[in-house]
Amino acid sequence: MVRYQALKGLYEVERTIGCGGFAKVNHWRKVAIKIMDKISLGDDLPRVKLELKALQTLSHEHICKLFQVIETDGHFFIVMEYCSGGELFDHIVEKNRLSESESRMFFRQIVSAVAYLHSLGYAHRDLKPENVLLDRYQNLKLIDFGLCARPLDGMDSPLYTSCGSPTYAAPELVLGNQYLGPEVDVWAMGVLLYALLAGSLPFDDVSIDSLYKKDSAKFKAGKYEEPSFMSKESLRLINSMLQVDPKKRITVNKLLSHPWLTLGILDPVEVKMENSKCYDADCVNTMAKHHQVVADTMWDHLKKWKYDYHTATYFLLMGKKRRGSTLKMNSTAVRLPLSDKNM
Ligand SMILES: Cn1cc(Br)cc1C(=O)Nc1[nH]nc2c1CN(C(=O)N[C@H](CN1CCCC1)c1ccccc1)C21CC1
Repeated sequence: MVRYQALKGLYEVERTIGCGGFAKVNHWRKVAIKIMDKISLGDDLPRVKLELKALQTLSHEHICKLFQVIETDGHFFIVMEYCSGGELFDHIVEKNRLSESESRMFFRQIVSAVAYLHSLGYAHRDLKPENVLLDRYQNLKLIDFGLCARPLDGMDSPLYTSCGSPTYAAPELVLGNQYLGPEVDVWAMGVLLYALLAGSLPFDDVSIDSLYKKDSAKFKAGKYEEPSFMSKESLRLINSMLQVDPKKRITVNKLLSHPWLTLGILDPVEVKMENSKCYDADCVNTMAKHHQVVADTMWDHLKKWKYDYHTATYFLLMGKKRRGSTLKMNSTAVRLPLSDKNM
């Protein structure tokens, strides 16, 4: 059932989850399509532009990849990497809580992604288990960069005004003080690590209006339960992240080689970017052959990084090659002309 003309012939929508759609790309891979209705976005429209700008810059194995953007009068269709493992949140709920080693494996991936973000001057500013998805290989992928900002650009924070429950939000943010994105991310990562290990939240249902009740005193003092089953080392790490004073909070760079994260044989967390915008002869040649053009013509189109269908195909082929599968575009694959007008 193709409900949208803009997707006709490119993607067929297989089923929808939440307000997004999931589709199967014609030639072989499943993608996720965020379908955003411009009318209902209202004044949140700038967030979409912000997210698209950020996603086109970011390239990391634990950040959900942008493949294609289709904009029509009424909608944005944002074609992204499909994570078939669902939300980390559901994974924790299902297992009640995770072991130290499983938590460590996941948390190292989050630290790697956030350290990469911060190294580019970005901050996510809405880190929570719902925004961390699992792919089919149990790798984590960060999503929802609609609130991320480059504090260096002097972006003020839409987070405090437009976000949902600030359960993961740092005190300086909830109290409306001056704040820096990276420090807010570290606090949220502390809440995330606590959720992984404890299976519960350190500060439950902190909401702006409940701020003046007794339990909020605990939040303002950064006081939370320390379950007996949690190791001293993990509690020390969480404590260094849930520091009320942002100046006293550990930085992501310190986290990379923190003893709890490198416990046992593990090396410090790697922050390497994944350079998907590089020239890959195998992928270019596969596409050139399919479109019956010479490789140079194919690459001339691709290197404009228009985030059109050809960009999506290239990134999907790069992913396929990275996983060691053979590159082929079967005959049913769409033969879109290379002219500039197509998406
Ligand atoms: C929950 N789930 C279960 C399975 Br199986 C797959 C999924 C799933 O969501 N997979 C998935 N892969 N890639 C994506 C998704 C969801 N997803 C999303 O971006 N999902 C968010 C909604 N999430 C709900 C809680 C926080 C954000 C979204 C935001 C606006 C419009 C549509 C969707 C992307 C595109 C990046």
